[in-house]
Amino acid sequence: MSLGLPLVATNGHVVPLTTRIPPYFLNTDHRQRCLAQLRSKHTGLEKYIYLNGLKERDPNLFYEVLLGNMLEIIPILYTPTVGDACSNYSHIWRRPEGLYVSIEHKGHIRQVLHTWPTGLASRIAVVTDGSRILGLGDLGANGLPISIGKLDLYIAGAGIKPTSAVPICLDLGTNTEKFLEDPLYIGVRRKRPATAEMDEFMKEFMEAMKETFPQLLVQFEDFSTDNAFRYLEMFKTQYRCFNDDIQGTGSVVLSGFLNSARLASSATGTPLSEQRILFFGAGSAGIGVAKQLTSFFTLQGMSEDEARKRIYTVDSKGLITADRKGLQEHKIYFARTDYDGPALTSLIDIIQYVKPTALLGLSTIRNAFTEDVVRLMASLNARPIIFPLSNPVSLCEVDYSDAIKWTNGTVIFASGSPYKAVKFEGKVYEPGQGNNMYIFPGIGLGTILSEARHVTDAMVEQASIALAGSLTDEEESSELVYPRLARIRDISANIALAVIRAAQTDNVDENVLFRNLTDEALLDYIKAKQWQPCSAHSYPHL
Ligand SMILES: O=C([O-])CC(=O)C(=O)O
Ligand SMILES: [Mg+2]
Repeated sequence: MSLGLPLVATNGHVVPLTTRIPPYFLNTDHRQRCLAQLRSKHTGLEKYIYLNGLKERDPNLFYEVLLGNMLEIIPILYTPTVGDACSNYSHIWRRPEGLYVSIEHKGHIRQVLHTWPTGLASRIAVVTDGSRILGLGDLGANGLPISIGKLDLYIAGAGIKPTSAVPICLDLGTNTEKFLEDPLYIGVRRKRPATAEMDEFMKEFMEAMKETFPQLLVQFEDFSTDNAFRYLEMFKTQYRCFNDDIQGTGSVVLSGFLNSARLASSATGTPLSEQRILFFGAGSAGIGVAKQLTSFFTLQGMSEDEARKRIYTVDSKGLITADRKGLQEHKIYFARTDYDGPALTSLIDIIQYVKPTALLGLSTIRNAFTEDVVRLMASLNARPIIFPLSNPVSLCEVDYSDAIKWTNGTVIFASGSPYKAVKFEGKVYEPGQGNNMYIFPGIGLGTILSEARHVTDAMVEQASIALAGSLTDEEESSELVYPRLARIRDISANIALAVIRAAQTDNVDENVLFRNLTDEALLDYIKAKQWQPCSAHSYPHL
């Protein structure tokens, strides 16, 4: 917004010749005013509504405030508060904030996409069908804020232009009765379609996306597990797309695991090849992470079979074994063939059998890592690796302060949602946040700049390795497993560089000009391309 006002200067101050702007408004600090307004709100949801209103009024100011206060604001726009925004979206709805494509648009999807105002300038779409928002289940058309929140991170964290970002919610119905009965519910009032109808819709949607936005990358977000895997398989070599919950989460957790394993092994000497990793939760994120880990292990020289043997998976029925009847497709690969005793159902019994070096939670079961579980992990390992990754915080498997207390501070910890530092027996401990927010902005930036036709497995893997290697000396000596969030722009640029190089190796890059640049020159180019918010654009006289 440009006021475009005539100005006079008095005593070094700028005063607009208008009665609608208070005389000294332009001489005050708008960022401080926004922060004060934000902090005056009492609930997370009120803060969320305030921030999204600010974004609408003045995007430059909004992103400046966000970039200067990431630790305070990201947990509002993103996990965990975005979960409340989704749960209540039909009730807090204020204005159009994204693109809805409805099951009722089937046969006309291209026309719907054409209504998006920034058309060909679009570079990145985050697409959800609302069927598994965080760990909150099927929220139907209320899922849009998750796409908006992810794109805020693309813009703030990777420097993608706001006009390149397209938040999309596919409105395909919901199986959650409560919404169907709510007179304010904003989605179509029907149950979700059967697989064949949904597949037809998704094929038309992806084809229409490619035609309408030829330069665009699609990030699939929070689809129910079976669909997440199916559409990734169906589309990953046909379109420029990836799945954040499978690949993004896989990549970010591999990265944190590598740094954790290094820390643990400096105490115990356990090499990577002897790690035993127990996954509590075998949905899209759990299996996505397990696959990323095993693929990395094979890169390190292990055979596929040896790599797979490092992994144990647990679902609601207990340790997943190959002899179990009716196993879902995505669980078969990691089902154990070397256990034939009675079914192991309690987590304590499973830990006693597996003796894991690392326990990863992707179950959405609050407090599943009880005191007994955590203490048992600590009795088995000098430095137990415990990652309760379920989102939002209300579904996290164990709180950070408990994990610190029950392990006497020995735990190496990363959660999906943010926790504050904890003081225990005089020492301050900082948690890691193993959230895909560290990785998808860089994967997206690298894919967009290299104009990669597809997102290959190597691109995702190299992103993870680049993130793991991005800790500063200070972060390493503070035993962090992820870098500090305030550095996300630099980290995203480094990840983007690794992603571009992997795209070149895999020969999927269409922008071949980068092939001739040194790493240093390419990194400079990436950083120069990052969009910078500047609220002076809103008030050009300052
Ligand atoms: O959004 C987040 O915080 C991480 C994520 O993808 C999920 O939990 O589905
Ligand atoms: Mg997600």
